[in-house]
Amino acid sequence: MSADSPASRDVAELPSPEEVICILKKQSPTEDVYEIFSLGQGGQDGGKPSFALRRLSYARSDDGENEALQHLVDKFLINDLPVYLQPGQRRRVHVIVSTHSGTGLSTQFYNDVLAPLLKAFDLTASGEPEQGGAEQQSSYHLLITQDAESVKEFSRDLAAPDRDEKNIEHTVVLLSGDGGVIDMLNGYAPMDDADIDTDPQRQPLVAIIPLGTGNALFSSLHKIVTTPTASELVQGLRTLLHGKAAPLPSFKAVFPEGSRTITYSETSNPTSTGDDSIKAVDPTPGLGEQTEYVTHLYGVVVASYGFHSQLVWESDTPEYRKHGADRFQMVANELLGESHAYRATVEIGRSSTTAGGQIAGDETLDRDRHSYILATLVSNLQNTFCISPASQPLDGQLRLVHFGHVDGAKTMEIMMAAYNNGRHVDMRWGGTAAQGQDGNKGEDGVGYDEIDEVRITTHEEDARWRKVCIDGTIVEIPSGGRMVVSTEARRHLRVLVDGSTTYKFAS
Ligand SMILES: Nc1ncnc2c1ncn2[C@@H]1O[C@H](COP(=O)(O)OP(=O)(O)OP(=O)(O)O)[C@@H](O)[C@H]1O
Repeated sequence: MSADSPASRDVAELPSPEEVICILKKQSPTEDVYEIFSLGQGGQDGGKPSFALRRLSYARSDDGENEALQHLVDKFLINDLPVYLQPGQRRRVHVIVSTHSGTGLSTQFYNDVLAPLLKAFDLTASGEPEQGGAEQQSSYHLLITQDAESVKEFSRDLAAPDRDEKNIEHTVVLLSGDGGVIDMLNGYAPMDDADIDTDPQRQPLVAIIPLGTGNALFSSLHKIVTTPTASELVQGLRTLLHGKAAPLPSFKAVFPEGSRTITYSETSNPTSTGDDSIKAVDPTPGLGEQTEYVTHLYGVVVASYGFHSQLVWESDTPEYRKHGADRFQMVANELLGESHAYRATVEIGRSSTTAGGQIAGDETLDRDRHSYILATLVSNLQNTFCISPASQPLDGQLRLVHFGHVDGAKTMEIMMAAYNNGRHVDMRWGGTAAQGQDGNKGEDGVGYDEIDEVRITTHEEDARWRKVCIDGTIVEIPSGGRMVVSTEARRHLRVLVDGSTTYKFAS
């Protein structure tokens, strides 16, 4: 980080607006001095990623001609840290560095950017959650994840506070992808469900610094932010320092008896863990498959069965993991080549007539072989991959994107259209070109429905084709078993969204 001394500067030296995080006005007896914080990012052309927090001071010329500076000041001036980042007797601030998110850049980003940025506001890390002493009032609790349970355990603790901690508000800055938010939700929601009196103001406020792979929630929440353009990380820091809290919509997926999560992680003990419900099998040395019985999960992004869940699962298996970033393309090619027809019954539930005019009631999809079934609360699974173009940030409306069995080329065409601003939802096809193995020759297309609930019953015998995906977590459901995914009326967490954007559903 560079810290130049306050001095009048040529406007040409101002950082590009895309890189500006925030501007602080400094006390000076003679002139207005502005401190501009910006983010420099290197390695975007394939080199090693690097980040630099830049901190430069500028004086406004007396004749007020410095238009470029004034433009930045108008957009990015903040007076102080927002209230939700001020620790005190009634508020704790936590920063969670999720070390396995994305390509593992969270620690570097914390050290090079976030910690110095917060320090510029006199906010520093304490070793432990503060107890409210005067000396500790400007420190935050830093958690560096040690394993896949770290965030969930932290969140469970927040949901079950000691009596005298009950009225404390918590702000949680998450350096992670969607996984961090989902771990927070799945740690918090079960306890929250049991406590019907929870004051929404007491529900944790999550601020996302998008350091995952997909960052679907962050992308979708910031899709409507118009000015000025910025990288996701700059936008994350802008929202952190100039954001507003909004209730985060979620869904609940309930699984049939015998369903198990499937995860892979390094294990030194490939035999039974001793817990009846947890087994560990080790297909490759050092990387084991763990399965754990599961009854339900909460999600904020996606619940899927078919091509999407298969791709998420198979690209995470030890067999493909060893191929690094190439593994997604490899698995996609393999799956498109196989073009498996997923045998399932899909029922849709709507408790009221939707805004889009779809009639209330239940409906069973008129096909028993599928390529793609995906329910989502967000518009984008990645910055450029728009799976649900009608979804508005925070609208809480579950939407189902689905199509019957088609060949790999058609699946590819549909996926490519999603990269074109979500055009896939208008795709129709008919006759022999669309003919699937089920012999359906009528006009077909991508289904796109507003729903309250979807019930998916798999009829597959082979366990390979019985994997569903809930926000990246893979669950194997038994043959004939039914997964039920429904929107939740209750909100469990609050999320920070851009402070200068109007969110239609942010009340
Ligand atoms: N030290 C660790 N050891 C093992 N697992 C970890 C560790 N730290 C974090 N994790 C787990 O890694 C996962 C990271 O998921 P996250 O979503 O943040 O990243 P991602 O999958 O790359 O991004 P996205 O979900 O946005 O595509 C989380 O589920 C988290 O629990």
